[in-house]
Amino acid sequence: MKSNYADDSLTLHTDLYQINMAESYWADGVHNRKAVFELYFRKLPFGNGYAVFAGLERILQYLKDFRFSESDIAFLSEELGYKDDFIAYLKNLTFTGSVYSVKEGELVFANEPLLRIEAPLVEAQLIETALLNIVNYQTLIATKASRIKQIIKNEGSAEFGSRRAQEMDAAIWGSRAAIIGGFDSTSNVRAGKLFNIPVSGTHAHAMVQAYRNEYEAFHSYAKRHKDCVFLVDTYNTLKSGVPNAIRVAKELGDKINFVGIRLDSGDIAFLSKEARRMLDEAGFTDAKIIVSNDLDEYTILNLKAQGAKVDSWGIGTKLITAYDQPALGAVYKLVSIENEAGEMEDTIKITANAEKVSTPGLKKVYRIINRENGKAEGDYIVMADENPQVQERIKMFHPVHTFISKFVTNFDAKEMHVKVVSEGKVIYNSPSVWEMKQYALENLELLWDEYKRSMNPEEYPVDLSKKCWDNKMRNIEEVRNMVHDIEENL
Ligand SMILES: Nc1ncnc2c1ncn2[C@@H]1O[C@H](COP(=O)(O)OP(=O)(O)OP(=O)(O)O)[C@@H](O)[C@H]1O
Ligand SMILES: O=P(O)(O)OC[C@H]1O[C@H](OP(=O)(O)OP(=O)(O)O)[C@H](O)[C@@H]1O
Ligand SMILES: O=C(O)c1cccnc1
Repeated sequence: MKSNYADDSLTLHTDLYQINMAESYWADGVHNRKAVFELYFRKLPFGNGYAVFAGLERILQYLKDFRFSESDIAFLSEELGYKDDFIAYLKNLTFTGSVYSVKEGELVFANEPLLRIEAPLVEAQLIETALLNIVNYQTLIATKASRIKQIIKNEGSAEFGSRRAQEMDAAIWGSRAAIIGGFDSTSNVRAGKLFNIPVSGTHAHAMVQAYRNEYEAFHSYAKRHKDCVFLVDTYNTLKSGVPNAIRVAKELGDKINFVGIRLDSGDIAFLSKEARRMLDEAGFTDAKIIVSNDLDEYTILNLKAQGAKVDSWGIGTKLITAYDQPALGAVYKLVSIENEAGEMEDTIKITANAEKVSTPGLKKVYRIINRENGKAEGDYIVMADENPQVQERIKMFHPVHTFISKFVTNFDAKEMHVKVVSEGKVIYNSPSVWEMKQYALENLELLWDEYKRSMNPEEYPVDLSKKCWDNKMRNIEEVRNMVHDIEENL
């Protein structure tokens, strides 16, 4: 196989089976039937009570650029042997559908559509893999960041993960997702350049080792950098590192801004308390203590419980790799398809597990917000022609355990999706990443604390309207009858 094809498009960033299905649809002449797909996940990651949606901006760029480049076409034809007639069709294919999506920074939950794609079947099918790839990673990291930030609270937070990320794309899109999830800054300079997000950093042990003398290394750093954070644990934190940092800070006085010190090994609780005492005694009560070293939300919580004196946290590996749960598991399901007569018909995917049965039909999602206390009562999935806002009172019930129910009155129903692509044209301007972060923070205010705690949070309701639930049951019944008929004929 040749391997000198230009890497000049993302259109082949798909699974082979999507192209094979596309070929069958095209050969049978059903490729342009209208199809509706929904993208959603079935289980929240990390045992968290909510997720933070991220990935839309890259999806929009991908859809805008969606076409088979000359090298894509050459590869499909020369190496994979697709026939000329299908190849000729692919040459002119672009994305002409419409997309509805929640905004980046939106809080989202299991079993509700994050994106809805309304497009010719072939187009909606070909984009599945890329959309899932983007949303699954970015949403996972934004959620992990938000979860860690819930523990960090108002102390500083910096993303340090680039060296440990699963390759370069993950590093930069992960940095961006970390900011959306609530982090203050990233150490990745390219992410800063591409996404206009704050970059920050200290220095490494290598600098102290290179000078072979801690005092000289700190002094040298201070000569060229106004803001100084000295890494104090290369030799001996309390006997050498902290005293040398204090010495340089005293000597250079107003010539530098002595921001503080960083601890990167040893017993962080003990060392931070001792370092705090030493800095305070030397008069540097404003100097900050920054810590790093394989941190995650559990270690941070534990360090706080031990009374660690930390002002700012640098977090790499366990954030950028979503260490304790490396995949989100969002899926992309066909919910409605045009039939031969040109009418839309709902479709369903059945499994033995009730929670995994897809919900058919063109639907909308509303967040039901209690007007009295400003808190979210839950999310409410309705058929496209329903509008809960015109109802005085809605009954919200669990879609599987239907006896769990409540009536809600005096509410605002916020529609969760925005139309972002209209007949192939991107019509949505993404806000800045910083605005996405603010949006996520504001939305967290809508949630009761019970949904936000890191351990065993309450399950946030994601319910179906009666009409939506009835439609699902009707579809299940239809499939049952169909399977029964097939069995009878065997
Ligand atoms: N007081 C503490 N309580 C709980 N966990 C801590 C405490 N201090 C440090 N840790 C965490 O313990 C883990 C292991 O630290 P460890 O002692 O192996 O690192 P180290 O050997 O000091 O440093 P390194 O191996 O990076 O040079 C790290 O995740 C660190 O964040
Ligand atoms: O620990 P993380 O959360 O991944 O944060 C990033 C780590 O990267 C640097 O370490 P370095 O690459 O020098 O390795 P080491 O500290 O493990 O020796 C830094 O000192 C942090 O410890
Ligand atoms: O700036 C830092 O201190 C930093 C950056 C990346 C990884 N570890 C630390």
